[in-house]
Order: sequence, then structure tokens, then C-alpha cells
Amino acid sequence: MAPAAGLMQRIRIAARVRPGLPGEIDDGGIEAWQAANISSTDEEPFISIPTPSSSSTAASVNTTARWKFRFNSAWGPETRQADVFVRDVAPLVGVALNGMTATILAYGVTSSGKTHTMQGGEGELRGVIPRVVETLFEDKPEGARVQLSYMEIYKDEVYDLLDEGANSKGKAFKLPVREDGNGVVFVAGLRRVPLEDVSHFEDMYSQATLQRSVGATNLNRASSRSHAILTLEVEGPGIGEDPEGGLGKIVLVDLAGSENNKLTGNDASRLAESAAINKSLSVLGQVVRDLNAGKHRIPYRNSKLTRILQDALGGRSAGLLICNVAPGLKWRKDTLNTLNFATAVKDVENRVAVNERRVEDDEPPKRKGRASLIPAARPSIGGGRPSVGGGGAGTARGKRRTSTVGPGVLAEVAGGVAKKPRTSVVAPGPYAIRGKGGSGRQSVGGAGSGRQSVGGNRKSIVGPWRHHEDHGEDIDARIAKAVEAEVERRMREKAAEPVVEETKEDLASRLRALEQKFAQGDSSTNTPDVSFNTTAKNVSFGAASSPLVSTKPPFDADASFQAAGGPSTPSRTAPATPGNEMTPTMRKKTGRAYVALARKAAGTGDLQTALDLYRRAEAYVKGNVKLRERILDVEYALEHGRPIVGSPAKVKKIKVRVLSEKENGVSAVEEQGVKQVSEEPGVKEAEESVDVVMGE
Ligand SMILES: Nc1ncnc2c1ncn2[C@@H]1O[C@H](COP(=O)(O)OP(=O)(O)OP(=O)(O)O)[C@@H](O)[C@H]1O
Repeated sequence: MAPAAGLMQRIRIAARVRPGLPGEIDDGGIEAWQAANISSTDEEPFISIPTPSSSSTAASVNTTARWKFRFNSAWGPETRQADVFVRDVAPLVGVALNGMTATILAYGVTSSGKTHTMQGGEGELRGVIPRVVETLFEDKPEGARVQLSYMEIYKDEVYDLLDEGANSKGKAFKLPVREDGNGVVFVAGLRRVPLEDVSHFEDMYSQATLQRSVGATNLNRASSRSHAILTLEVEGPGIGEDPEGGLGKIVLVDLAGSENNKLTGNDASRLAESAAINKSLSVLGQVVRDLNAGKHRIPYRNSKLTRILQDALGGRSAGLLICNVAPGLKWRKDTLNTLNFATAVKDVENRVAVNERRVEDDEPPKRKGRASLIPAARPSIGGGRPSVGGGGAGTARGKRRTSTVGPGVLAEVAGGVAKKPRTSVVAPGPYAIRGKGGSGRQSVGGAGSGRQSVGGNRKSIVGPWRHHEDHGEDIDARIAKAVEAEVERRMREKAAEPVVEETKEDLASRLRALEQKFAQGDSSTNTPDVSFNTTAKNVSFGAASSPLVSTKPPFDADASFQAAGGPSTPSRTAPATPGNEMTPTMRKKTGRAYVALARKAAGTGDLQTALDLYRRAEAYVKGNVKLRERILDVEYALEHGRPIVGSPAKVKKIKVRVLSEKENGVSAVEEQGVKQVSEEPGVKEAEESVDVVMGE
């Protein structure tokens, strides 16, 4: 494997204690300390919190017995928005202007100040997001373009906050999270809107923010119940090292709060939301723990949040976590959890690297905005960590040129503030600041000082973008549309179907039929089998007959499979020139068809056939890291006479009804709900939930 490019860089942590709110008791429970002008001789900034014995009541606080949590910054309640921006955030604008990706996450419990920090209010109270946009426009080189995408993840579904469109039922479109042949994760159909200037952004942002799912809780009347991910891309000449232009990104994440349901007095629907929020945040915690433990497989796939943020967690993005905490002892437990999480994140290392340039001919068209891609790094073969070989921080479709980052100003990174503006586009360090005065300058933080007229930039926005707008929709947009239409059609069909309850015998015979079908070499279906455990018994069955499980792509993959010479009975030799005559899409689909067959073979225990089929698939989808991992797994299993670990089943969640058989043959529903089919990290999520009725 080629040596990985980029520099190892830990995620920086800034902790912020918000002021007390009206009606809150000021018990001075949580304190922040940092030197006014931090130098290497100063004590590291810290947040302190009373130890358990001393904190049972506000009155019993013993300020001498406190735990200290040390971070890169520790901001107290008096802190101005500008202070946080100048010290912690502005250097990351420089990162983007140098052609890299920076991710800033606000973490904390409900009403701890995440939205205040990220979004803020008017004037001096402007938060990180508006200030980043202002600085980007102020500092970007002439001719560089800025684009915006904005999504929310609500109950583990992704929605486009820049898209007001709705489906036939008047509901917002759910966007699928996909992975391209190179393992790059993207959100299919997400809009990417070219921004003309700061006020254009403000219009888009305020409109989009209204769309965000907010609900009233007892804690915070505008408590956000979703994770919001706003991405700014800056692209064009003068960005990064490439004289022809590079691509920088800033990903700004306002995470939903991890609710304490007792305190929020949640009703049933709020509890369901809380469960989804808590789940994604707990997966986030697990990802961090596993990264720190050097685990082989990282469970990015267990939630859409971590999937989408893969690049920020052990990937190739520079990172900043702003952990927000409330000041009072009432929040002590939540605050401890937040500080412990932040302490764990402190140890996560990313390999920060220059993004590869998007080649314009490959740029997805912007028309109707449904073809934008949100990237995450691909996982490496060895560790499940994102690799940095290329493509990880870019779009899935753009061609990439590999590029490395020199050591540059890493020392400045550690200090947190990049002081010198960069004057050359070559040999940058990850946090070097370029442009007019650099982002680290003091004026950034001043009241409205980051604003400037950017009318002159308007003209530079035209050109390639317009050019692409004139082309029709690209393949991703068409696939996304076709998938949406197909899912809707199936949902309608499904809703019209009477529920058929199957007994154990029915299921067993369905499984036998499927096995037989496969044993006869029937390749007419490329649907993988599904197996899972109920709480009481192991029941395994093929899900191919379920109308919603089909993984058949919207276009005719079978046709391309045949065109590739795909055999109905697997042969053990790969085609001599596999897929040379095909388009990339056909190759991908053919590869998928082989993978589906390989899964079936593996499911029957025929590992040799499975291996041959996986290898055959690889001939069509070269460079697919997950597939390579799978091949290595199967090779290992064959060599050591072991079963393969983990089912490669494609379905993750299934709606299940567990029936109990009664003596007279009538079944009664015992349990109902969504079951997790597999926690296996390699398992792909189904695009849809599946109704399966199963018997005991
Ligand atoms: N640093 C601060 N200065 C002044 N007010 C603040 C500060 N931080 C938070 N607040 C206020 O505290 C309240 C809760 O903050 P905010 O809405 O930002 O919390 P949150 O963590 O985003 O909550 P949720 O997860 O529910 O959205 C708001 O009224 C906000 O204006």
C-alpha cells in the first residue's frame, strides 16, 4: 500500500460554560479557567467540577476538591462569541483556504449552548457559522467559489434543509446515505448551492434554519432535536497548493442534545426522538472509544451521523470539538458525561491532508441541486479507519489527484492560533492561514468586522457552475430520483397488501426454497439473505421474497450483469478483460451482482465459491476497500478452516412481529417493533425498513 499522505493531528477541544439562565440557581458549580494570553508556560486551560462527595448539594460545594478537565481552550460564562471564533475557529478557516477539510462540532446536552455557539444571534452575538462565512468571503482568493449544503439528521434519517420540496404525501424527502465504489460515503441528492455573498448566505441560512426540526421541551423552548450539518466548500484558483485550484471545506455540526428524559418531561413522541438522538450520540461515543482503543473495525455504520462524520473522526479532516456545558450543579452528571466524552475525543488523531482537486468535467451538475455529495473518508483495509490515499474528503464522483501535506505550521496548530498569513500557495501546513491578513487576525472577532462587501465576487461565481447547470441531471440525481420513486411505489403496494402472518413452518419452507434456488445456481435475484436472532430463538430465513428488501438498483443491473458475461452458475475463473467494454456504472452494478452471489455462496458455507465470486466482483469494482476486506476475511477463513465472522447481510433494521403459536394454530402477536438485524460494522443499511412477520 502506498504510504498515507497527510499529517497526524489530534482533534482540538474547546470547552465552554454558558452563563446561568433566568431562573437558574447560580451555585458556581462548574468553572472554567484559562490564561488571558496562553503561552507554553501557562497552565493548560481547564474546566473544573466538584468531586462527588462535595457536590451533592449546591451548599456543600467544596471548591478545593474538584476535578480538572484540561482542554485546548476553556471558556467561561463571560466569553464573547468573538473570543471563541478568533482563538479556536478562525485557524480552521485557514485550513479550508489551504485546500483541506475542517470539521467543527458542537457537543453538549440540551440547552448547554450549542446553538448559541454555532448559530448565535445578531451583531456581536453572531456565532461560529456566520463568522466562518464572513471570513471565508473576506479571505478567499479572487475567483474562488463558495458553496453551501445543509442537512439535518432527524431520527436517523437525512433531510436536505435547502430543499423545500416534498413527496406526494407532503413529507420532506429522505436522502439515502451511499457509498461509491471507492468507499467514499455521500448523501445522494443533497443540494449544493453556490453562494454569491454573505447576504445570500444569510437568506439561505435563515430560511433553512426554520426548516430544522425543533420541538418544545420543558428545558428549552427551541430545543433542537436533530443534528444539523452545514458544509461550506471553497473551490477554485488559489485554494490549496494546486495552481489550477483546489477544494477546501468546512463542516459545521450542531449536534442534538443528549436528553435526560426525566428532566425534559418527554411525551411518547419525544421519547422516540430522544432514543434516536441518544443512539446516534452513543454510536459517536463508541466510534471515539474504538478509535482510541485502536480497534480493527470502527462502527461508523451504526448510525448515519457517524457515517457522515467519518472523515472528522479518525479521517482526514482537521477537527475541533466545542463542548458546551451548563454552569449549575443540577447538570453535574450531564456535564461530567460531556467532559468525559471530550476527553476521549482529545485522543482521536486525524490524518489531515490536502483535498484532491475536483476535475470540472466530472463535477456533478447543480441543476435542481439534487446531486451533491457529502464526503467522508473511505476506510482503510487494515483498521477500518478512513484512509487518506485520496478521495476521502472530496466528492464521490470527482477525479482526484493525490497530494500530500508538508509539515508546515503544525507547531502553530498546537498553539491554536496561526499568526502569519501565508503568501505562497506551495508547501502549506494544515493550519497555515492565507489571504488578506489571515483568519487569525484580531479584527475577525470584532463587531461586524468580518463583514465586507463582496459584490465583486458575483462575476466569478459564473463559469463552470453555470456550464454544469446547463447539462442535464447526472447519473446520481437520476438514481436518487428513481430510488425515491421506486420506494414510494413499493410503500404504496405494501400499504395496500394485507398483512400475512407466517408460522415457523412457513418461514422454514421459504428458507428451504431459497436455498434450493441458490443451490441450483439461480442468479435471477441479487437479493442477499438475511439472518438474525429473535430474543428467544435463532431463526434464519431468506428475505428475498419480501417486496421491500430487494436491493436491485433502479436500472437494469441484471442486464449489465449478463452483458458482462456473468454466469448463472459461478465459474472459478474471472473473465479475461472484465468490464472493459462497460461504462463505470455498469461495471459497478456487475460487481454488485457478483457480490450478491458471493454472499449467497458464503451463506451456504461454500467459501471457495464465495471467494471466487468476490474476486470476480473485485475485477469490476477495483479499489473497493470493503470488498478487499471481505476477500481477506474469506481467504483467512478458508486457510484456517474457520467460518467467516459476521454476516454480510445487507439489511440492518427490520420491522418484526413475533408470534406465539397456540395449540389451535392461531397465532397471537407477542411483540412488535423494529429489530436490529446485525451490529456487524460491515453490514450495509437497508434503504428502507422491511415488514417481516415471523413465527416462533
Ligand atoms: N454563551 C452564552 N451566552 C448567553 N446565552 C447563552 C449562551 N449559551 C447559551 N445561551 C442561552 O441558553 C439557552 C440554551 O442555549 P442553546 O439553545 O444554544 O442550547 P443548545 O445546547 O443548542 O440546546 P438544544 O440541544 O436543545 O438545541 C438559549 O437561550 C441561549 O441563548
